[in-house]
Amino acid sequence: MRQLFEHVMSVNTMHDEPDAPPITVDNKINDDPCPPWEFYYTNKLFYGQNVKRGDSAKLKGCDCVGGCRPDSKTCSCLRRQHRYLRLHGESPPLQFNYDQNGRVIYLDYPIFECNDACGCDESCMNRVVQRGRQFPVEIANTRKKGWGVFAKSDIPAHSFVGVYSGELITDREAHARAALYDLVGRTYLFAIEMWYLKNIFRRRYRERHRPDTIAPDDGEPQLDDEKQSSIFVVDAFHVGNFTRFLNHCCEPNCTLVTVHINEPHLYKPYPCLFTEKDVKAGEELTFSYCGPISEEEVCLFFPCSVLLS
Ligand SMILES: C[S@@+](CC[C@H](N)C(=O)[O-])C[C@H]1O[C@@H](n2cnc3c(N)ncnc32)[C@H](O)[C@@H]1O
Repeated sequence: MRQLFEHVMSVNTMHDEPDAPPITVDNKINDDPCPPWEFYYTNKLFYGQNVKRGDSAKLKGCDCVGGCRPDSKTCSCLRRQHRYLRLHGESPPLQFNYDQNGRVIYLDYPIFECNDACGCDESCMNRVVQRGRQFPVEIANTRKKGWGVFAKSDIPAHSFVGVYSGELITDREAHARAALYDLVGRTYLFAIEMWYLKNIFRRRYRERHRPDTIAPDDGEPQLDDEKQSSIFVVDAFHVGNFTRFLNHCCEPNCTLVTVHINEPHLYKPYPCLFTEKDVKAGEELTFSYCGPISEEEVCLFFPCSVLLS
């Protein structure tokens, strides 16, 4: 059963990450051979009821040849990424949100990768998530938190770990499902928070009220105005991958970053897990279910300090 589970994980992802190292399963706690087989294993986002894929004709790409360069004067993907990095409040240099080794530069800013509409090839430095997982991980049972995910090799800080895949559902649907999951005592629901979109709405508001003073938007992916307030949630209960087993910690070693690739609709990025710090082989991979927690705050989610390990 365990080997079958490992095999299914590998077969269901072999097209989108052919070079990914295998994911293993281990259980030193009890006799269960593998986690409950209650979900379809995939790295993709499945669109739920009332959630439509964005219009692919609106996908904007660059005209670069070969790989995009951070010193390019013409790469439109570089300019788009830079627009969002400027929200940082400082003046970051013109750059992608990845360095030459494929590590994220700003973990708290969205990533706009090159996509299917771009002229650049697969070697482009701005294609990291779409190349797939590079580090081996293990799904293992823990004494007090159910199943969890452990690094099988050292993983450098700011590295891509995996896509938080699942069903993309509406906020309303998520509320209905949350009530059911509370009964089971386990939840795999995560709201995609995109604070940076608020700036776009603020600008649109100003455009409407002072149209002469604002420069026209140069090729920004479009949002439907009536959908401005909708929030999407990823539910990994029935559909997902190994990332659904990452447990919560208020001093986590991973964090979620929104990554825009082939979906032109700004509200539907891939939530992706990246390491926040260097991780040693054998360490449990965790992230904060409630976002960053300051030192003065107390984690209300789980008493992590008591329940760790
Ligand atoms: C996204 S799942 C994580 C995988 C889960 N452990 C499993 O076995 O499927 C979230 C659930 O894991 C458990 N969990 C996650 N972090 C925990 C923690 N720090 N302490 C106790 N339980 C935790 C809770 O039951 C929570 O609803």
